[in-house]
Amino acid sequence: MLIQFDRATAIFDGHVALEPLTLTLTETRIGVIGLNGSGKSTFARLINGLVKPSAGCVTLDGLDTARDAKAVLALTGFIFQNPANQIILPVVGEDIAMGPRARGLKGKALDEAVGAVAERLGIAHLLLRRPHELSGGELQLAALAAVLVNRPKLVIFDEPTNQLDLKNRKRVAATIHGLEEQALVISHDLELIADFPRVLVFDRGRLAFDGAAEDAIVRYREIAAC
Ligand SMILES: Nc1ncnc2c1ncn2[C@@H]1O[C@H](COP(=O)(O)OP(=O)(O)OP(=O)(O)O)[C@@H](O)[C@H]1O
Repeated sequence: MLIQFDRATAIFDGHVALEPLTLTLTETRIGVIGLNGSGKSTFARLINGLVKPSAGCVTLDGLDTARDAKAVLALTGFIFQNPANQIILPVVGEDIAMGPRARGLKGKALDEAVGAVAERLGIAHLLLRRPHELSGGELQLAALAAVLVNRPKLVIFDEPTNQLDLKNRKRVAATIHGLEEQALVISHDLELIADFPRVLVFDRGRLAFDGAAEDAIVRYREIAAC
């Protein structure tokens, strides 16, 4: 999908969270790194329309995130920092079914859609479980299933391996690497984005670097050392 920022900026109560930004993204894997408060989440939320630009515009395949908000939301899925807050129904399978059910799917077709996405992510055995019974890694995958079942073109992950142990981190990382959908990943886990073709580094609300992962990590380390 073609993601375009045209002098888009985000200002909250007079504080500039993101300075005017113009850029085009088409890569299937896009990493976003930077120190706390540098504007990464704001940047990601501008893409799916959760934050509307204070000036300028953001478009996805030509759809304006402010004007065409509903269509933009249908194109994108967002996995928040704490996926436990994202799973709202008491049973995992019911939560995954919520999106397709709202679109009118029912009966066998609904069960098949839920079953297929659960199989794809290796969590079919968790469908009858309650979210509080899941590990952090399983929660990430359940939240991802509830997003993928809606067939987004782009999935945005906000620090998906935060708080995961090494085993779950590897499992979630392998899942992200294997996705057929386009993925934009905000992460402090540099290993996760180390082979991404494009990585953006934010520093105090400004895009400080835009390029290959290896060079982006060098730039990020420089910023962190200041
Ligand atoms: N809705 C909001 N209202 C007011 N200020 C906000 C809002 N969202 C973000 N900010 C501010 O904008 C700045 C950038 O925040 P943002 O969450 O985008 O940073 P981040 O790089 O994602 O940080 P972290 O790594 O800690 O998650 C911060 O100073 C933050 O306090």
